[in-house]
Amino acid sequence: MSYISVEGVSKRFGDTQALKDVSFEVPQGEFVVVLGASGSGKSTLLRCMNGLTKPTSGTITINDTDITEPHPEIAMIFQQHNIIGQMSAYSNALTGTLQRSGVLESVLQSHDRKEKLEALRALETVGLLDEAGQRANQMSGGQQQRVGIARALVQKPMTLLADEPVASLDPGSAQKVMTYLLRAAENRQLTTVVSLHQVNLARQFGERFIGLKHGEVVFDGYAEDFDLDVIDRIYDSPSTDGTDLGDLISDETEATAQ
Ligand SMILES: Nc1ncnc2c1ncn2[C@@H]1O[C@H](COP(=O)(O)OP(=O)(O)OP(=O)(O)O)[C@@H](O)[C@H]1O
Repeated sequence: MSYISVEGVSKRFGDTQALKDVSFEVPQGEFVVVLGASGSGKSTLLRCMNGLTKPTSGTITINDTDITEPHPEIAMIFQQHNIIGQMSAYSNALTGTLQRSGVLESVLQSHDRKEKLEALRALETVGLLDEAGQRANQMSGGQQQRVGIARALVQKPMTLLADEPVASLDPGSAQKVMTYLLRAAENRQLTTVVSLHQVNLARQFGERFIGLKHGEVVFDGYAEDFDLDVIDRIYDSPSTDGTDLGDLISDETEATAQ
């Protein structure tokens, strides 16, 4: 059985059909990029996979568990990294234990040695060991997102979901964050689903691609089939979603020049 199984998932918000009969399976350890224009349903899909949003119909199973609420073995990285600016990178990373050891212990900061080492190891994975003591609000956006990744790793998840983790970063920082994210996923053999709207980053870092358009899967395949026709299929409605294919390709040129 596949590690992640999404079966016939639909989600309606009032009159808006955010997801339409979405089905796919992900084997353990795969790094999947969900790609789509703004409003195509990426966030809704990831939130359903994390148990934050309940599908209108369909089921999601991760490692044989039906996902109906947030689960400690599934870590989520958000576009807005939601880290605490007044706290150090290290303290922020340690709050990842909250998912496993409970709110009280995390607030009282009564972390054991193992958890502290885990937080340092996670910061090392994202290249921030030297900045462990630095206050988060003194770090760049990219560094803060890497702290967010470290916090997710401290949760010791089996599955990592990242919802547009680099959407608010400049191309150089985005590349760096994606590099660390991929490295973390590979080192820890995490099954990872990342949503992105940047084609260049998807092509550079993705192993498998799921293209969403108006809530429907319009492509599911691997790098060898992820060509310009597919990109056009995913993004061919610039008038409705405001995304222009030309912009996407120029993004790519800009980012590759970094
Ligand atoms: N809580 C909500 N209430 C009402 N409509 C929603 C809600 N969440 C999402 N939607 C709608 O569902 C559709 C899909 O939204 P979603 O945020 O999943 O897309 P997205 O691909 O992640 O877009 P973006 O990249 O802009 O975040 C959109 O039309 C959006 O307006």
